[in-house]
Amino acid sequence: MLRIITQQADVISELQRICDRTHDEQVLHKEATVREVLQAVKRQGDKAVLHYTAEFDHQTLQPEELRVTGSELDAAYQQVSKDLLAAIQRACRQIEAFHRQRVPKSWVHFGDDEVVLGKRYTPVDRAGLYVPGGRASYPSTVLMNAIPAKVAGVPRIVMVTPPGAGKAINPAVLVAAQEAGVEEIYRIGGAQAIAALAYGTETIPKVNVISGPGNIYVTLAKKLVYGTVGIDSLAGPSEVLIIADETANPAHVAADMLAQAEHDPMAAAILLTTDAGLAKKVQAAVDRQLVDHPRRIDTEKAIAHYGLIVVVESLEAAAEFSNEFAPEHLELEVEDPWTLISHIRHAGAIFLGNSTPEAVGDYLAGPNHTLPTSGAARYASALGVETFLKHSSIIQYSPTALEKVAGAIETLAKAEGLPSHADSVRRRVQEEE
Ligand SMILES: NC(=O)C1=CN([C@@H]2O[C@H](COP(=O)(O)OP(=O)(O)OC[C@H]3O[C@@H](n4cnc5c(N)ncnc54)[C@H](O)[C@@H]3O)[C@@H](O)[C@H]2O)C=CC1
Ligand SMILES: N[C@@H](Cc1c[nH]c[nH+]1)C(=O)O
Ligand SMILES: [Zn+2]
Repeated sequence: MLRIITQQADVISELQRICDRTHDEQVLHKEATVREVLQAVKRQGDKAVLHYTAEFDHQTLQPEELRVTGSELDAAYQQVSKDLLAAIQRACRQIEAFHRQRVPKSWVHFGDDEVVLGKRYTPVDRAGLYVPGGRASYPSTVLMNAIPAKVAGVPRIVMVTPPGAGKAINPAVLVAAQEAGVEEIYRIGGAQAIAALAYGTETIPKVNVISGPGNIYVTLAKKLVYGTVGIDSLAGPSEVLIIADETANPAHVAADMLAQAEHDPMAAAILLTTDAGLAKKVQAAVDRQLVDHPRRIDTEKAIAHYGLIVVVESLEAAAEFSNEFAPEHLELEVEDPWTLISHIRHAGAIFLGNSTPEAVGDYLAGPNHTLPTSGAARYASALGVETFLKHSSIIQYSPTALEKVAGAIETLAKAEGLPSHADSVRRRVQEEE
């Protein structure tokens, strides 16, 4: 049963325990497995990828089966309904429209002082998109990853996703990929897929950036390969924190908590409310809604371990607790969410008001659903076009401009004990004289 706590002294330690669930001692043995997988794929390439796919995904593949073929891609369109295709296309349009806004632009400033400064944005050469597929299938995540990479202008985009029963990939995932313009797809998942993208194998190309959410194995693997490649953020397992007052509907709040818990036994769902009556009603509604839940066992596990209701003294206190937790998703189910938002400092995505369930953002509002979890929202943000871009600084000095700063540079270089730095400037200034 979903726990309710009212003792304010316990709140911080409980929130911390849930927030730290992906880096506590229980996760250490998973990290050992992930390290082993990364090392094996680095050394043995495809052979290790196939070995772990058999072990963890229970699918025996030949190397030539790793890549999804053109005929499978074509056939996928025959296997999805018209309604599903239309929904994918609608989501595609809305996500693309959102991500095309405020794409960082290169700029150059020609100063009156004969100094030119600027920033030049360029995409990475190759991006690797991870689309989860263990407990659920995620066509929406295909769009959330592929569209920003396309908008950024990445020339080669590679997608990986775990094989399902009979080695098949959900046709909706394959259709979503094609609608977003991605056709190089490999049927691998978990830490072995992240390793293949980070180090490259005989079949799978090494990429520069890996994006996309995943379970604890995927997230630990992304953390460990960071540096060899870039990553978007540590995105998973999922979480929601809801701040609600007496105007919230208990059945809606309960449904939103379960909508997050059903992703993973390690997902987190937290309610902070000023209304003790609402707390009790939400607790009962969660129980009721779990009765016929098709994913009951895993969802119950998440609720039992990482579900929590806290009765708080004020909405401001709730906002402070939320800032401590830095949730991936924050729902403000209160009468005046625009006042409350001014107290919020850390959250991956914020959903305002009682008619904005998180599912709107999961599928098609436009903003990205790949978001930082486990406190990473304190320093990281949603996946975006920027994930696939980097910028080079642009600097040009005229001889006159260089002369004006030569003395200061020489002084700084001497202070750092780096004479060649000083010399490289002095020679130019002297040559000009
Ligand atoms: N933060 C975010 O933006 C989002 C997060 N998510 C999260 O993505 C995750 C998806 O998880 P899954 O459905 O599990 O799919 P997944 O694709 O992330 O993980 C499945 C893979 O895990 C590996 N695996 C499973 N058991 C293993 C074991 N015992 N040892 C080693 N490897 C093992 C397998 O290779 C399998 O391919 C959920 O945690 C969900 O909450 C989903 C969407 C967005
Ligand atoms: N709620 C997921 C995204 C999602 C995809 N499909 C359904 N939900 C997250 O953590 O962002
Ligand atoms: Zn979701």
